[in-house]
Amino acid sequence: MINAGIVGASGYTGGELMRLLLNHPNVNIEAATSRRLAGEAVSDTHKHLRGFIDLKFEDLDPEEIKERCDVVFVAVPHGTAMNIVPELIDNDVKVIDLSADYRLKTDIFEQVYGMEHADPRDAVFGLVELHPEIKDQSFIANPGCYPTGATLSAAPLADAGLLNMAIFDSKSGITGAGINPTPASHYPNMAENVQAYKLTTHRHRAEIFQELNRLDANLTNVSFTPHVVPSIRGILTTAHLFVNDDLSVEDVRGIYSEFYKNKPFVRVLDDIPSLGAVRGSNFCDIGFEVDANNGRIVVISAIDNLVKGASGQAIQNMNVMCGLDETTGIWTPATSP
Ligand SMILES: NC(=O)C1=CN([C@@H]2O[C@H](COP(=O)(O)OP(=O)(O)OC[C@H]3O[C@@H](n4cnc5c(N)ncnc54)[C@H](OP(=O)(O)O)[C@@H]3O)[C@@H](O)[C@H]2O)C=CC1
Ligand SMILES: CC(=O)N[C@@H](CCC(=O)OP(=O)(O)O)C(=O)O
Repeated sequence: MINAGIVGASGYTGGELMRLLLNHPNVNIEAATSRRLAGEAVSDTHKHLRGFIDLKFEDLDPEEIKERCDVVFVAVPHGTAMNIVPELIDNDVKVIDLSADYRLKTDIFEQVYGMEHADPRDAVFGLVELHPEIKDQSFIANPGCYPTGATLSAAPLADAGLLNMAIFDSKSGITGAGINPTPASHYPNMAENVQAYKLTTHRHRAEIFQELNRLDANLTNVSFTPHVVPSIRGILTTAHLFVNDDLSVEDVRGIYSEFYKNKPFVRVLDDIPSLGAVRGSNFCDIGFEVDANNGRIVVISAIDNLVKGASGQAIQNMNVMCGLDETTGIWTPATSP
């Protein structure tokens, strides 16, 4: 059995990690940390886990976590993970950081996040579909939620060297903003409303750019605009992908199907993806149309931000790092459309 620990287990991704890990045949949830809720039952906060988990939150120091755990998921805000991760890194422990702290090269991180990095070190970007080298790693930077959907929507065309310009427009459910309420997440501001934000400056643009540019070094024109919609979970991305060549529907389908062959969590569809069809699951659904007159392919991707965008993807990474089939414990359908 793999003994797993979750740092920051009182938050949304921590709760989702536990929901999913409870179904994992090779994992025992050994520790769930919280500073605020130490001593309280996990299921008093994560009420969806009632009857399934008999664990109390603990306020553990890294040494105690390392002694008890084989794998540690770090699910705390960016800017704080970098003070926790270094003390967890150890030959006998695998660490998966869900925050943004290790996803970008350090100099880019410092520019984008406007802070000095307390622990400059390289990490492999944990998008399993693009990074086969994950299997030999003991430390992984789990991707951002928006970058997961956006990058997967465009990667096959970038890899084929066909992409000239990419414009991503994404709509996220409100759990993407974490468990602490803000004016933006206040119900009257959120319900029956759609809000665009950080139109040209969102920090996830750098992550999307990094990953697509790694596939095609000539690709420089990448834009991203996020929106928050009155949904609890999910990220729907509309990718406007401008290509150099005339591509038919069959060409595009061939490129995507070939690229995602043997990638069980990416489903290339004949129709248009929707959030309802991936909710609660680790799938990324992709559909497209060719706008031949404008040299544009419109690709839609749909993920659940808490699953493929965070906790499910973290478990997918753990599976690969531990030599398990990547689908172990997370091969479940969505809740319903
Ligand atoms: N929500 C999402 O859709 C996604 C989130 N992420 C990233 O994953 C990480 C976790 O996200 P999420 O679960 O939504 O966040 P939440 O805000 O819901 O929860 C984070 C938890 O971290 C703990 N925490 C906060 N500050 C510190 C600190 N300084 N030291 C130790 N623990 C701390 C808190 O627990 P307590 O106060 O009880 O100790 C809190 O409950 C973040 O970096 C987030 O950006 C990534 C992809 C998607
Ligand atoms: C809706 C919403 O507010 N989303 C968050 C991003 C979600 C997130 O978790 O960011 P990381 O993946 O980098 O950790 C935002 O725009 O800042």
